[in-house]
Amino acid sequence: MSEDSPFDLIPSDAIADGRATDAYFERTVEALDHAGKNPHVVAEVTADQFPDGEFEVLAGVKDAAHLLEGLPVDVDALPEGTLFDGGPVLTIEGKYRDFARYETSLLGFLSHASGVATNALRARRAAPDSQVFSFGARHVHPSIAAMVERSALVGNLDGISHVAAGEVIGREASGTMPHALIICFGRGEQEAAWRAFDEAVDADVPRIALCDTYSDEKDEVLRAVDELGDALDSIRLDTTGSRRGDFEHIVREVRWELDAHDREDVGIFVSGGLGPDDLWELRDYVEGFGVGGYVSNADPVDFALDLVERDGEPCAKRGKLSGRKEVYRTADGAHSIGLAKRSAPDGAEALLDPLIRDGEIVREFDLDDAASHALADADRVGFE
Ligand SMILES: O=P(O)(O)OC[C@H]1C[C@H](OP(=O)(O)OP(=O)(O)O)[C@H](O)[C@@H]1O
Ligand SMILES: [Zn+2]
Repeated sequence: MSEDSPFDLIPSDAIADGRATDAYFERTVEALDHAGKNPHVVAEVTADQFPDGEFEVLAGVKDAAHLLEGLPVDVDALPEGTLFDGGPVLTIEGKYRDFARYETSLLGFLSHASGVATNALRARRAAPDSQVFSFGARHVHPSIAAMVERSALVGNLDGISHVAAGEVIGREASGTMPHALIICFGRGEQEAAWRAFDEAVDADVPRIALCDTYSDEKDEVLRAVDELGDALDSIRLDTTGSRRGDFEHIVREVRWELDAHDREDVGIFVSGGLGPDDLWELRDYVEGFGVGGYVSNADPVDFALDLVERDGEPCAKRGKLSGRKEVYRTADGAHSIGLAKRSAPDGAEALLDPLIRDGEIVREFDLDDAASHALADADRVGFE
């Protein structure tokens, strides 16, 4: 527990000053210092050595830039939102001891955010015309909620649920209503709960009634229609796994009943254990999805930081590729890598751009730009 927080959290200043590091980097700096060594190196952050057609989305670049800001290094990186499938996503050049201890946080910032953004884009691409919201903050440590929500937006989700994360990243959090609200009124009192929500909550918050707490979804939906009338915007089905059965049939039946009761205007939101396959299956019948764990619990991308040049000489360890590299998008939209000192393939676009020059950040970070970049790349490579 740090001196000013009741929670076991790494304070920001520990990240900024390099204490948020693995101990062996401190030993390394001590040993190099003792030996009077501080070679000028090129280090690359890479997940796959060779492009493999398995694309992931790069996120976390803004935090990575602020981590390395002020160090006597030059850094290049792919733009945030770029889809990559091999080669470096970020390259650092400078004296090794000047940035050695930052490796742990640098990889942590990029790995976790990129994993979340990648699954968010998979969910996006599974229901391109639907509303898809990030509902998964409850699954993760609260200290990373802003990273999760920002990365979900880089992956093109439409909204987030975490209020404090929204304040950090400058986005309004939204949501519907939890089962707890209904349960506080009790069995048979769903109408009173929906009415209290409608009477109490700000008029510009959509009236989305949760209709699966105590009885059959169709029954509760028709009761919400009767209770809220024109005030009802949508209903949410979050049917618990033990009752879910043929969820597509339930959703289609509810859609049918709403239309049969002349309420084509009432949308259906669904949530609960949803992944891309579910979004594919349900997207023609629902207005939107709340996706939680599939996005928030995404596996981090397995990035590593490797020294590839020492004092101008190629030097990678076994299994890694020596020499400073460039990542290219070739004319056919594929990706290729080459030694930076060689000329680019004909018609290819070099993707690594300056991020830091002599310790100063030389790039703006715009969340919407990153999201549109990811979507354009996804179209280009046929990402699913
Ligand atoms: O992580 P996922 O499985 O995709 O679920 C995300 C949804 C489902 C969950 O339902 P409940 O656990 O019933 O929570 P609540 O009653 O608060 O809606 C809650 O609504 C989350 O927002
Ligand atoms: Zn619930």
